[in-house]
Amino acid sequence: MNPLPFASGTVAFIGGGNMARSLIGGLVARGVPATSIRVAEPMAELRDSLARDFGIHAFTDNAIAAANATTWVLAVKPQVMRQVCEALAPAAQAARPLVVSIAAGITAAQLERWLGGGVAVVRTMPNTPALLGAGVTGMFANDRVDASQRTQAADLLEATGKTVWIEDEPRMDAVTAVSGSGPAYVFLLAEAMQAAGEAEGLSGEAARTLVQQTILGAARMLIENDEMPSELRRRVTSPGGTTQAALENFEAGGFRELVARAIHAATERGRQLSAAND
Ligand SMILES: NC(=O)C1=CN([C@@H]2O[C@H](COP(=O)(O)OP(=O)(O)OC[C@H]3O[C@@H](n4cnc5c(N)ncnc54)[C@H](OP(=O)(O)O)[C@@H]3O)[C@@H](O)[C@H]2O)C=CC1
Ligand SMILES: O=C(O)[C@@H]1CCC=N1
Repeated sequence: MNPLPFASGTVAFIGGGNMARSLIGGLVARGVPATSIRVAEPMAELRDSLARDFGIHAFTDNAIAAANATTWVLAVKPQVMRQVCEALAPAAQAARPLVVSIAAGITAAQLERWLGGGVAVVRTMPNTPALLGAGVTGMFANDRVDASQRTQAADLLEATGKTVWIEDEPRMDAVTAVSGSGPAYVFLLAEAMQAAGEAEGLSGEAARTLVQQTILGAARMLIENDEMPSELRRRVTSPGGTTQAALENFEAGGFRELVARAIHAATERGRQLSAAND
């Protein structure tokens, strides 16, 4: 990873909800000075907790938070993005910041248009493990983004985990479906495994610890071994044993097709968000 990003700049988060909190927490934990991070957030409770937890400046007014910031991180919901951008357009035209969006679905061309045109936009898709420095972010740059701004954007997101550049923007909806939403799929699996363990007689506490450590251990094996997931799975599966009994049920229940269908639905939803909020 690169050293501290934006040593001489300021990052303004517009919207201080769940994903902004994860990114801000990741940046502060990585050593980015709190004085170089600002946030604009309408809800007082969220503003106060962001200021208290991370020592950053929190504002009610988007334009005030954005003033003189080198980078704007647009972290509002897709449904309000147009209104937020149009209100910031005069400031964007005057200051020409690097604009980083984390919104699902909303395209770089939409953002550029709503901000008045001619703006450098990096459309990204991070995920909430950013809070722990364990995030992954897909990134797409419009043709206004120069090489140093590409580095600037990558530095920002690399402070919270890995980054993957996507050159073909429509594929950003697939990134959203796989890794943006992905932590929720793992949490659903954790919920289901814990409930099933309890149904088999384990205490809640025991089931929780067993599930947590199993997912952590499996994730580490996926990352730290060179083997494909299928090979790692094979090594757990003794012929005629317990894993085989479980996996036969997953396959019979159409597990792979279900995952493919779910990820396709999320990808399509990303496309709809673009059209629905234009
Ligand atoms: N959550 C996730 O895991 C991920 C989310 N994203 C993207 O991040 C963005 C935010 O999502 P998420 O954090 O989940 O949503 P949240 O609702 O938690 O955060 C959005 C925040 O923006 C605030 N807000 C609303 N209107 C304005 C405005 N006009 N100006 C400034 N702030 C405003 C909201 O306040 P209020 O609640 O009062 O409306 C809210 O606190 C979305 O575009 C989403 O697609 C991307 C990757 C992962
Ligand atoms: O659910 C959503 O729309 C956002 C984008 C990816 C994760 N959360």
